[in-house]
Amino acid sequence: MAGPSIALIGAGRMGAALASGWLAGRGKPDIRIQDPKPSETVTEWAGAGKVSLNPEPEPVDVLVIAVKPQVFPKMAESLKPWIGPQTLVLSIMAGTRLKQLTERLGTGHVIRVMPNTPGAIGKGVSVMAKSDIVMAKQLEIAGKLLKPLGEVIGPVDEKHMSVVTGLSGSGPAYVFLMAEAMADAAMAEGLPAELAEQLAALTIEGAAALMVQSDEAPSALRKAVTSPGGTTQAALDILMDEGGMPILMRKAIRAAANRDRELSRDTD
Ligand SMILES: NC(=O)C1=CN([C@@H]2O[C@H](COP(=O)(O)OP(=O)(O)OC[C@H]3O[C@@H](n4cnc5c(N)ncnc54)[C@H](OP(=O)(O)O)[C@@H]3O)[C@@H](O)[C@H]2O)C=CC1
Ligand SMILES: O=C(O)[C@@H]1CCC=N1
Repeated sequence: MAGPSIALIGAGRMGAALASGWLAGRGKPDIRIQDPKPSETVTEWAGAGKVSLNPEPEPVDVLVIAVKPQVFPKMAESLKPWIGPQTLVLSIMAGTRLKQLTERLGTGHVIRVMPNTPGAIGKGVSVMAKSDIVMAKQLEIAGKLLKPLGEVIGPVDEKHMSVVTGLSGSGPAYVFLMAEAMADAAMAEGLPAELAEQLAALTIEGAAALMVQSDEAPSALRKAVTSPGGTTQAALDILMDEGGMPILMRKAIRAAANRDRELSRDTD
């Protein structure tokens, strides 16, 4: 059976990650991409006949919206020709609520998704929230389209999506910052740059893999590294001090979630 016809609006970092997952699957998916300034990769896909680039809009099975939330209100009207009575709309935009999608696009068949960039290598997590009238079959289609990016979670209540965005959507950036900060600190202590960067990245990779494979909670794994009176304890006394990492993370995730809520208000 042929797969669904898909129109992808915006093939930037996340949109292109989605499309490359669909292209890596079996069969020849029907993918139409709308992007005014397509990247080299997207242009190559089009040249090789893998996708059709900037075709005339017509109703498709699934419309995937992957533009910036600030762009959406200005272009929403122009997306209507892609939408028929049965079209499922999948939005990955931060801070754009199901109600706003429904009102601007004139359909209730909408699912909001928060993916993350590790999806580009199949190691991401996508969290879905859906409007009431989305059918089980449509949820299944959405799940299949998101599967190449990694784990798919939900549907969850939409009220959780701002915090989800602050945690898993933006979260990879926090981890990359930690790698940068660890390497910079080691360099400041005299380690050569290349060795510092290599050790920071491998340590984060190893710790993440151990956490995923282990049955133990992150706090137990942390304690297993921490010998009483040892080196880790000396570092954690600083990281977990008042105003240290836990409180900073609390403030950071609150700021990200609040920004998501603010974006919702801006796009009203
Ligand atoms: N990056 C991330 O980690 C995550 C992003 N998201 C969400 O994904 C969405 C896209 O983010 P991201 O991929 O990072 O951003 P990008 O800027 O990389 O991608 C957006 C793409 O949309 C294109 N575009 C702009 N205007 C139009 C238009 N009128 N029609 C079609 N395409 C258009 C842009 O082109 P141009 O560059 O020429 O403007 C660009 O290629 C956002 O809503 C974001 O909230 C969600 C989860 C994680
Ligand atoms: O920074 C952003 O707004 C987007 C949403 C989550 C990750 N990137």
